[in-house]
Amino acid sequence: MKEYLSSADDVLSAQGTDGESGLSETAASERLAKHGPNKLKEEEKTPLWIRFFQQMADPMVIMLIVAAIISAATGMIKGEADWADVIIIMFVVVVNSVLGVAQEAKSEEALAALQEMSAAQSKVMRGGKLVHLPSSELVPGDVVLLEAGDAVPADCRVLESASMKIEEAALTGESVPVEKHADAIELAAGVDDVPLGDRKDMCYMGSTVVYGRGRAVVCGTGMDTEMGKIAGALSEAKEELTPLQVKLAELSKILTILVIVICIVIFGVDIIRHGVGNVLTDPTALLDTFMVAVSLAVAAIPEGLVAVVTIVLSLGVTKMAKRQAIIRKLSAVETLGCTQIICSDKTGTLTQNKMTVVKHELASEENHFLAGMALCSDAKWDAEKGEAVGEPTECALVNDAGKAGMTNLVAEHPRVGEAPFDSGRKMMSVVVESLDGKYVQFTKGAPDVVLGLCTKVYEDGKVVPMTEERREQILAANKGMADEALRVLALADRIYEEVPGDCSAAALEHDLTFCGLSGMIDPVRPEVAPAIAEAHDAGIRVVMITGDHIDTAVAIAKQLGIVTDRSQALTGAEIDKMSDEELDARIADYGVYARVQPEHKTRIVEAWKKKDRIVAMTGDGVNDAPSIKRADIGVGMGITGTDVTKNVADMVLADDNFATIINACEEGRRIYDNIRKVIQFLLSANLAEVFSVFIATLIGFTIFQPVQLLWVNLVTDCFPALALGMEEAEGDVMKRKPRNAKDGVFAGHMGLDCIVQGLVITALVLASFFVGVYFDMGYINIADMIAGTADEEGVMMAFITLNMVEIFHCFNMRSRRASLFAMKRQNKWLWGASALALVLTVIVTQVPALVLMFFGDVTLELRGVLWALLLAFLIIPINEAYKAIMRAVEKDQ
Ligand SMILES: Nc1ncnc2c1ncn2[C@@H]1O[C@H](COP(=O)(O)OP(=O)(O)OP(=O)(O)O)[C@@H](O)[C@H]1O
Repeated sequence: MKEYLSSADDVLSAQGTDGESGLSETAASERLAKHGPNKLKEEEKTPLWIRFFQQMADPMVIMLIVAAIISAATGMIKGEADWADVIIIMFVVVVNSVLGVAQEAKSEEALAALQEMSAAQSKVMRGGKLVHLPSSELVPGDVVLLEAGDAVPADCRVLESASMKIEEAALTGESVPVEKHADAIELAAGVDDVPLGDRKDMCYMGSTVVYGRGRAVVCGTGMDTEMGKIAGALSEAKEELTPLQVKLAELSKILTILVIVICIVIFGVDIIRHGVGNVLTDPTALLDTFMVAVSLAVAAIPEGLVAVVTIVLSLGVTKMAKRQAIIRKLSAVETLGCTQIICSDKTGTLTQNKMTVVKHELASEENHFLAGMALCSDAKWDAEKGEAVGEPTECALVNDAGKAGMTNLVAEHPRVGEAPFDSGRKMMSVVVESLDGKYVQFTKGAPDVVLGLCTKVYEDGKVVPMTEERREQILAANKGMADEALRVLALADRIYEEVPGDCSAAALEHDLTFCGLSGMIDPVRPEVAPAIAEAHDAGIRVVMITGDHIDTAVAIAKQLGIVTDRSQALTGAEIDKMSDEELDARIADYGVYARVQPEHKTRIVEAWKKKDRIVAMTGDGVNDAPSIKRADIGVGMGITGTDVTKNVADMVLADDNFATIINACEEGRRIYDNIRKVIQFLLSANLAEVFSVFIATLIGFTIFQPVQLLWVNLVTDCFPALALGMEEAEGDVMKRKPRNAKDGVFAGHMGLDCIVQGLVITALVLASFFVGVYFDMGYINIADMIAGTADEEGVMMAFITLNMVEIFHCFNMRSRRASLFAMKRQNKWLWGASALALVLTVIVTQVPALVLMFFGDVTLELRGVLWALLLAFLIIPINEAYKAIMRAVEKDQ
């Protein structure tokens, strides 16, 4: 059936549904079972086993496998196959892959859960009731309500349209919105179809309502939609790497090259040591060096870095979601940590959006005024609940009339025409039947705007011409209410003998008669004032942007500590008078923007961005999308926000609450700090491993066997690194200025920290080695060490020291500068990870079979163990001293 060629009634009966009450719940669930969810098909996921092998495609892993094979093969040739290395290397490779797949799955899962949270909802009639459902649960036959800002959830036939305009660029390429109507399309003679863009009685999945409202019946869902036909399969939403991840991937590459060069040098030195001739006749002599070189490469390269950072990011994102901030783009987590300016809407974000009318300023009779306000609203009286449902401003008005006993207004005065609300006009109009057979138009909106259209005013029940004096009086009353932080709306009317032919805003909204003002209170959210104070401490500036009147806005901004004086506020009209240059020069002077339109928001963002500030901007309305896109952090509203804004936002507030933005900034700072701690921890350890092996090789002895290095990297490094990523925020996290977005990862002397700490660890490890040699031999003789006769105890002690240094050092890294002993709270994950690392280290150095596998035939005396521990422990006092020096140095900078 071509629904667009049939009448609405025919489509409804073909779909077996009712245009008013929609489908029953049972019919809907039967249809859902039959048609499946209203979703486009996703690309098939790569099977787990392929992903597992994909992990092995890393060049370093391949080198390891080759090394294991060569080791096994040469061992067999020599007839003394030593399977320990092979088994351990293969074990490492498999564990690496399993961890890799698990990490990938974990972060995908976190992102999928977030998408689910910000998934689109639809307003659907089910069994005569209006319900909000995830759009994926829509079925053919469902009757949906559409309004400005909604994404069209499925292919639908329009049943009713109040100036509903839809933007269909995704399907037709045409970006000018198309006005829709309910009348069937008439085919011109000789034509048997119309193109999609001309089907004005249809709306299609993938397009958005930009104006007005309407009702429509779903005809096609999921892959049966036009979108489904074009899209075929929706490619999996692949998350792009964040700037930090990109930088780290580059860093890993540079380090890989460096390490490979070092390996080649080590290899070269060893060839010279053995003598080129000897090597040519017996290549197996080089086997040990080959293994050290390869494993050093694998062990010293922080391959885990990117993965750990991804896990820390995705855990952070999950934690943010628990605090009501749903991240839609991973890169937002990083940017949140540098946010300097937050531009926030007032209504609903800073305030509770729970409006109650508390004052009237009447011109007409009270009954007429209350009824007019309620009739000129889309909120509906819910008799069961005994209160209105719908948009809060309008609910306040319907409740106001309800309190006066007027609860059946809509039935008594059916609506015959309307010009819907839009925040550009700041008003809306309806035409309803009046009891005397005439028709009344009610226009309600911002008092300054509505009053401008009034030529008459009620006085003692009569209509008299509007005078300048009366106008001044009304404006004064308006200001009085606004100064009390009330939101004020005006009502005006106009009488018709018959239904007006043209119900456009232009035709209706002039020559009106003023009826009165309603002042409603919208209390500020209690948690906002403390959040703003916290933002100020954290060097973040808060700016209020609102469509409301300047006096209301300033009164509320003063309560919240955003501004102290009216001179810090600007209106949209004043912005219009300013050139871009003027606005740029004075942008920092203002904390409140009132009576603004969405375009002004874009200008405000631009002006701040020109000052190189990182700006977050909230938005909910249809026209807010451009400013949200333009901001560094676009913030959408989960409850009141339109689909259009949510879809372009980097972050969505599940509770619409300003305080949530500040929490998210704090989380962003914490996560970035932790990532830097993880990076420093891993890099200093890797540097120490490279330095130790390099120095040992240059002198001519072997300090670590390949499996020992792999052990340290896999066991002692990984778990504490992850636990560090879960560290709580440091006490000063919201007391310092935002991080400069241009700072690199190594800003704040982190490169120096890595090198110094790497060298200290190297010194401790080498010292432990020499103590071991001394205990073994009673003297230290390099020649004996080179000959390999005096190193077994040394190797074991160096190994214990390296492991234990890592365990101690992860505690150092809880803060890059604050003393470990000044930390108030403990990180239970870190204790767990350290305990695990400790137990595993004890096992591998104490269980005889493992000792034989890892170190050969060696027993370490107790004094050796104690010395190794003591040397390892020194990392704490040395690092404390280093932190103290750096604190003093950085204080002077
Ligand atoms: N439903 C409505 N009917 C008529 N006028 C309205 C309605 N809602 C708002 N207005 C008027 O239009 C103005 C602009 O509304 P808009 O929705 O753009 O912003 P806002 O709700 O005041 O504030 P914010 O930008 O902080 O969300 C309001 O100040 C009010 O005077």
